[in-house]
Amino acid sequence: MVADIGWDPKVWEDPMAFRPERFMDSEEMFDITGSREIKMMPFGVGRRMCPGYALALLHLEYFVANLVWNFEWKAVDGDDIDLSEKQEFTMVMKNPLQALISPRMEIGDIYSLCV
Ligand code: HEM
Repeated sequence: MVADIGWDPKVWEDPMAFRPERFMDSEEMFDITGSREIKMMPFGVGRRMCPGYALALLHLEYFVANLVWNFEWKAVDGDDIDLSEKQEFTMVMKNPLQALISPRMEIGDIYSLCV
């Protein structure tokens, strides 16, 4: 049911398309807390909403930013993003996205940034 909220075509234009920029279009930041309206609720909403959501978002942004900063990412030729799902122990991608990843810097440079 929570996933259905995030896929509602009355709320989202072309909900199954991978368009992360849709979260950058609005003039104000996307409201993930559901205090103005509920368009998706990965952290729940209301009084029992996840109290760790700000920490989680900060951590995830830092994590993804470091992956982009340190590595060059390319899609495997002809591989399109397919959001179809398959039920296993958890829900997984039916056709997992494959990426070619190469370090932007020499491994020694990355190591010296870490210590
Ligand atoms: C991507 C990371 C995370 C996701 C997707 C997530 C998601 C959720 C969801 C859906 C709930 C249930 C909300 C509800 O019942 O309406 C929840 C509850 C909770 N989360 Fe998270 N969470 C994340 C990270 C964290 C972190 C980093 C912490 C602590 C540092 C945390 C602490 C809690 C606690 C204590 C509750 C229970 C709140 C209550 O029942 O009053 N979560 N979380």
